[in-house]
Amino acid sequence: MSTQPTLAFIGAGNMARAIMGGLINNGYPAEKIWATGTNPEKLSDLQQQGLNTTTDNDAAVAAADIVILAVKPQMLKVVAQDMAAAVQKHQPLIVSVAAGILCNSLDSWLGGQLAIVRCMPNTPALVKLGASGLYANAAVTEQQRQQTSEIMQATGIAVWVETEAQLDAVTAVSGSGPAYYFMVMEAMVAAGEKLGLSREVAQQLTIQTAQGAAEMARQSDVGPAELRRRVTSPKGTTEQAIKTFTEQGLPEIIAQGMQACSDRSEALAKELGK
Ligand SMILES: NC(=O)C1=CN([C@@H]2O[C@H](COP(=O)(O)OP(=O)(O)OC[C@H]3O[C@@H](n4cnc5c(N)ncnc54)[C@H](O)[C@@H]3O)[C@@H](O)[C@H]2O)C=CC1
Ligand SMILES: O=C(O)[C@@H]1CCC=N1
Repeated sequence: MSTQPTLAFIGAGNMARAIMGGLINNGYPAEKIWATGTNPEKLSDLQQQGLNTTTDNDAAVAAADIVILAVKPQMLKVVAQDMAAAVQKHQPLIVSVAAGILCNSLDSWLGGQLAIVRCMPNTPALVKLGASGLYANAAVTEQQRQQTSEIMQATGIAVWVETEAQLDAVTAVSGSGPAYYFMVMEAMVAAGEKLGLSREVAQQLTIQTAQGAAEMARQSDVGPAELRRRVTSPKGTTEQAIKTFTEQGLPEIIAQGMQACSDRSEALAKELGK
């Protein structure tokens, strides 16, 4: 990374910890990271790793070039309004990972006229396999875009979207996406057990198969549909599984789930954005 700005994570929960862990694993200096929370005991492991920790969000804002808002969307208004004076004084770049909450709402809660990037990351950031969608408001400079890209790319891939509404779709694909794959894994392990394997063996095989399929899809010059075809021998075993999945409407079920996810992202903005 060309420059290493000081980062302040407001809220050190699951998502912030995945990003911080990914950054640290990638060599980001721990002393350039601040993490805040309401309970000092829950921050002690981070402090032991050399990060700066505090329960005072304003103190973290004062130290930071980039403030990453990582509290629940339902908490964001109160947390933002509480730190507005410190943000206006120090003018850091604001990066929000909160689902749904629009730049305009956040800007007004934080006192206005701020450079804000909305980021929709995902938890595989922890193992450098994260996928983040990014959207910048008009006040964000080219240099700030570059800085944000570099930070999120240290945890995986990062892509910019052109409209804020597209972040609802990013949430449906990659933000929430790990949960879909975990659910498929859960179901495969359970079905493997039912078919006579031990839980341990079913889990080992399921996880390795998920990783193998993902890695093949990544390295291949053909798409997932062709890769699937190559596993599916005519009159063979896979064909029967695929036929059953198709007859039972698996593609439609996935599309419906993702539509519901995107709708919820849009609804959060209306519910919590005022
Ligand atoms: N978990 C995920 O996979 C993803 C989460 N997100 C977004 O990340 C944000 C955080 O989600 P999670 O990490 O899952 O939630 P979480 O509940 O694990 O983390 C939120 C943290 O904020 C802390 N907090 C609450 N009030 C605070 C305050 N006043 N000052 C400082 N910290 C405070 C809580 O103690 C908690 O540790 C949400 O807005 C969510 O939409 C985005 C993408 C993926
Ligand atoms: O479930 C949620 O609301 C968050 C946002 C994307 C993934 N987790």
